[in-house]
Amino acid sequence: MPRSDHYTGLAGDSHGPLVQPVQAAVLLVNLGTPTAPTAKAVRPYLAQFLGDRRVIDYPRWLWWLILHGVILRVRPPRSARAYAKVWTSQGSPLRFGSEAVAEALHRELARQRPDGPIQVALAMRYGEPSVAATIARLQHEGVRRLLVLPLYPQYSATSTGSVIDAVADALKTLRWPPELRLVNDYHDDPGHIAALASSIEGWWAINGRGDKLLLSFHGIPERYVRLGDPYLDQCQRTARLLREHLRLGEDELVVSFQSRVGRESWLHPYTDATVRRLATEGVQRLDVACPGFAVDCLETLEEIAMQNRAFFIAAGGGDLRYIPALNDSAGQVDSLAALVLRHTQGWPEFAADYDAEAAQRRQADAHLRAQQPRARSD
Ligand SMILES: C=CC1=C(C)c2cc3[nH]c(cc4nc(cc5[nH]c(cc1n2)c(C)c5CCC(=O)O)C(CCC(=O)O)=C4C)c(C)c3C=C
Ligand SMILES: [Fe+2]
Ligand SMILES: [Fe+2]
Repeated sequence: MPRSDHYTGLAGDSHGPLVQPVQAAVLLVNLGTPTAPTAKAVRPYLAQFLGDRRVIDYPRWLWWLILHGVILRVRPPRSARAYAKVWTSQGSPLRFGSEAVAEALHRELARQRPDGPIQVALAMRYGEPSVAATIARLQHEGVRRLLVLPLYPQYSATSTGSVIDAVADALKTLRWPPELRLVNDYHDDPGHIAALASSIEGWWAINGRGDKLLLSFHGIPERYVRLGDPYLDQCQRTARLLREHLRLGEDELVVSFQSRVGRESWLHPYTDATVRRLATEGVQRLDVACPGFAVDCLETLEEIAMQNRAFFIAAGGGDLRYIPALNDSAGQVDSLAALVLRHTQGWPEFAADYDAEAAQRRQADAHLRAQQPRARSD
């Protein structure tokens, strides 16, 4: 019997609102994506993204001038053309891919916890649905315990750190914020590594194995790592654990960093230079996976599977084959569900009991009050 049935006796009780069990929710947060593959839709998305101090930390006035004077004039049409290449009838892959993960995770959690349901919500750091609006909705629905799970396996101040900012800003507006827990990263989570390994092995079982496996992670400026961002260490650790799981030799797996923006030096080696180098070194079939991306998006489907594939072939390589992200695969959903259950320990099964007691007390008090003559009216 679902927990909520314990409380139906209070429905319509004139002494107070329907008392429901304390609700727990998981808030998945991904980066966000434009609403359409047009310059007009890409511009506000990029303005919010590149205006985030966590992403670009230049002095504000100087950066504002460059961003609004140059970048938001030049980049949106270029970005929109790239988005148009991966746009589908369901919209942006990042968006529908993230929604599919949220729905599958919800089903899995309901299956594993029929007695203490954990809601699942999805928000985007940039664009819609925003973190603030989603937290406000959960609050309205009675959620009192919130686990924030950014869909970034590796922590970076530019990605996860920025999600934490958005959550903190949203909680500031609430008089009574929910109890909060937060997953900083899951780059070495055994379930996650196993899911990545079996996804790559499954792909090889169907398509055969290439000459080399390249793991391409999103880059960040090197300066951020010098300032203490743990991102590089976490990418390298994910790569090492995955290599061990796949039983590959050190020379069979290469790590690189993609999606550089601007003139600063970003993490090396760059993915585009790496695929060209591998082609000139005689690699014929190059397999590429992007373990830093929970779901496929512009950066995997266009930058890797189209752009870098063309670079590789032009430099003399045979074929570059992109191995899809985990998306809503069983491996992804099972490992995220395990992560959620680990991070919500103590939630929410006792919560329902505590609330039942409170409800009974309130009902008893109401009976007492009803039996006593009214001393004064207020
Ligand atoms: C300019 C600085 C950028 C930093 C730092 C950065 C870090 C970073 N990004 C991701 C994940 C994604 N980025 C995506 C797109 C994207 N990234 C940047 C810039 C920085 N990212 C831009 C300008 C864009 C937009 C596209 C473009 O104009 O080229 C995406 C895909 C979004 C989509 O809609 O599909 C993801 C995902 C991480 C994980 C990260 C730090 C580790
Ligand atoms: Fe990015
Ligand atoms: Fe890119």
